[in-house]
Amino acid sequence: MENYSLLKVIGEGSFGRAVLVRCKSSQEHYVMKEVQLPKNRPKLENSRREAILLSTMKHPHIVAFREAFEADDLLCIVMEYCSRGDLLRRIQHQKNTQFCLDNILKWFAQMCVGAKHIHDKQVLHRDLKSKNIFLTDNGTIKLGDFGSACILNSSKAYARTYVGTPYYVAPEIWDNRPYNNKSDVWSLGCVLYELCTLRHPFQAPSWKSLILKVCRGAYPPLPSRLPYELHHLVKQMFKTDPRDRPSLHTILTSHRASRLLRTHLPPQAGVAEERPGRTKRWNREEGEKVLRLLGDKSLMKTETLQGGEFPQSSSEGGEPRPRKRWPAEPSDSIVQELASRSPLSDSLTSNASDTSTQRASEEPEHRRPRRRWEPEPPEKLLSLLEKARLSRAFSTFLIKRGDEDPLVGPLSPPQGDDTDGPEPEVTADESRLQPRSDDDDTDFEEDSPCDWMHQAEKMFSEQ
Ligand SMILES: Nc1ncnc2c1ncn2[C@@H]1O[C@H](COP(=O)(O)OP(=O)(O)OP(=O)(O)O)[C@@H](O)[C@H]1O
Repeated sequence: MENYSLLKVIGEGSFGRAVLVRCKSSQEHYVMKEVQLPKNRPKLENSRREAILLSTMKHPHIVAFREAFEADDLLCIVMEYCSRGDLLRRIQHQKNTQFCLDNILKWFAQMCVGAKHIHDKQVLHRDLKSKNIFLTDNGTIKLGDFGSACILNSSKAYARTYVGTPYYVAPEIWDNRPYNNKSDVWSLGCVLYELCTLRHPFQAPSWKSLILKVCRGAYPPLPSRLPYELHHLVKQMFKTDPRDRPSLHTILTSHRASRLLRTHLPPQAGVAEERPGRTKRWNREEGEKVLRLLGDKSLMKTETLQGGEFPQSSSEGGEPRPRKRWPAEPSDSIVQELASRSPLSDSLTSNASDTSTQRASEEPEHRRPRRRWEPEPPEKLLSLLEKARLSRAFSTFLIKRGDEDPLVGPLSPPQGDDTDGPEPEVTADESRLQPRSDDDDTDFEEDSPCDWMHQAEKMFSEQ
């Protein structure tokens, strides 16, 4: 703490305050987030682990972590200061002037690359919204506040994060299904929509109709001046079944909008066009890991072959050369070894081995009983919401419920300005009635989903 001078408090989030500080030695500005440390030991340990996880997320489009330390009962996380503030403020600043297409594409492409980096590490952001996306001095996008819900590790805060900013919550969450990588995609779809229209995609006068709109994937169409690819992308990102939503990898490499997005990324962003037919490639590191594993286990038998069998191999000096051959039967050890571990997950998650709340299980996919999503309909939640006095339960800086009742979010239209348009204008997700596509692209989901339905019930009963 003594290494920094406190300049000013820049905001107060649900987890604590954010302070602009100056490093005494370098004179650089940083943001220091102060989070109240939980009293109980396991939660405390978890908070520390999450801080370590944050430190591993180094990427040009993720707010850089500088250091974390504990002072009194606070966990202080020092991070890069994004001087142009958050994207929500930037959107609000536009008033009614739409962003130009280049800006929309550039910013959205950058946030996808940042979020993909997190997903590549098998970590979910879980709270993507324009308020958590920042702009630097030179107009670069940075994803921030990642993991904050887990740092606090308070189930009440979890519920508040999801419920308190419901504009970005994917339908599966309202439907009591696990959070997965496509839930982050949904939230990014909301941010993209906001960039395109300066409005929330799902806006309603009551909680019930808001949730229904989300669960139906019903949103007012984008302005017709925007290219077809963007319309298509938004439609796909708002597919109500997460399995039908494209992953960030797909969005950046093989979606109809990919080309458009890639032209707005610098070549060093490392997003290459996908070659058709080769969607699930191992990268070099993964391949080497498998080879090492196979080598370590001496899975191949070495035997000497007769010279005539492989004439080309014996040409250097005439001596038969030992060649490695697979045994006729697959070796027991390879079968056991491959069955007992997932070579891929090791390399992907080694940096954050303790982050059980955010990471997919290391069990190999084929052995892990895939959790079946409960077919529980959102009715349970809806009746809960109907009974609850929601205005107080959900009072956060984002959700203000005025005296006259309508839900007012930061990008809600002024009262009387029903920019949502009449019902027929609303695009609903018709494809939910069609046969589903396969869910190869839904790579992972949270291990221990927060039972936030239970949390919501508890919150209401505490009112
Ligand atoms: N790295 C940063 N650079 C610049 N401003 C930041 C940075 N991180 C946070 N802020 C600003 O600090 C304020 C508080 O942020 P914080 O993340 O603590 O809470 P929040 O996002 O407002 O709320 P919540 O965390 O409950 O969603 C916000 O106005 C945010 O824009």
